[in-house]
Amino acid sequence: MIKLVNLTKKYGSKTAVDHLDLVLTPGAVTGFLGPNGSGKSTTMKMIISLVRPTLGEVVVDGKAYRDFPEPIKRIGTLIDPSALDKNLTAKQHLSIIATAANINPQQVEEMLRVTGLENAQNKKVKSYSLGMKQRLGIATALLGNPDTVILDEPFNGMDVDGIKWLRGLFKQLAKSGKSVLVSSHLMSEIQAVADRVVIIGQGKLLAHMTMDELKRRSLSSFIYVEANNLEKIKRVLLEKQAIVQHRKAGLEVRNLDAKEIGELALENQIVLHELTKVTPSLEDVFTEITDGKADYISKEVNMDETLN
Ligand SMILES: Nc1ncnc2c1ncn2[C@@H]1O[C@H](COP(=O)(O)OP(=O)(O)OP(=O)(O)O)[C@@H](O)[C@H]1O
Repeated sequence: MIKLVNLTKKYGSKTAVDHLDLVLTPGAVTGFLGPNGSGKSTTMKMIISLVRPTLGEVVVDGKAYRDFPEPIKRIGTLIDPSALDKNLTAKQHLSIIATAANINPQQVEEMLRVTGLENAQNKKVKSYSLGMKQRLGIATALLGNPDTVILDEPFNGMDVDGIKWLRGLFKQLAKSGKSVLVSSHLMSEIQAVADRVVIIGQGKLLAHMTMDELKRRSLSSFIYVEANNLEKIKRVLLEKQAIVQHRKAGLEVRNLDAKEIGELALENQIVLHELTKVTPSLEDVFTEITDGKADYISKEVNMDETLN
């Protein structure tokens, strides 16, 4: 089990990770989200002892990652595919690591097969596209059959086929009981693959819950109601402490569920024309949670001013 306890990293006066407490869930894909510069990579690097915490610790099955004789059998990581040795082939790269960590050479063949690199295994990494480097990084992460897999932006550079393959792979890894922590800026990919989400902002934990919980708690979810007498249903709903706003030809209702609204309509002889549960996208919820918690905020460009 991986436990982050009061994990903190300061670079000079900048606090990159701020008193983070977190336990990674086995058997689940956890999406790791946060605006640019919010501390995701630093957190991942601290988990595998690449960066030393200023305060706090990461406990891996009772000890620190660096204290395991063959740590890649505990945690497999893909942090920076550009760090791969460019003059080695994929096969050489994996074989060196397998020998050092006492891993059966057959596992090298298996990882080349699983990641679709069989045909490119004897080509040097310098001839690889970003997607192929990502595949090799993933092969390296999985080589020691670790219980935990940590991947920083694995979808970067992946083509449609690669993205589909990754989704299936993550689900399969979680099904086999592993903890999978995946950071990505592609909300749609995290939405498609994650069971849980951790959101950080300015190094602080903002949310850690299942995708369903996250959507349920979101202010962006509501029930959309249209009725034959909108003013009457509005009055009835407000009496029951609902939060009601006009939207298009109907009402956005929060604080009551669809069943309660349906029953209230019936009791008050109101005919409902529409009763729809509107659930937000992960992007909506992310924006809601991280609002004001980003270091770098894009501004709209005024093209007239830019051109003059
Ligand atoms: N080696 C370093 N020296 C100084 N500051 C650093 C260093 N590494 C990271 N930082 C700073 O720490 C903060 C967190 O950076 P980090 O890369 O962990 O964020 P991130 O969430 O992974 O960002 P992104 O989504 O843009 O990849 C940033 O302000 C970054 O500039």
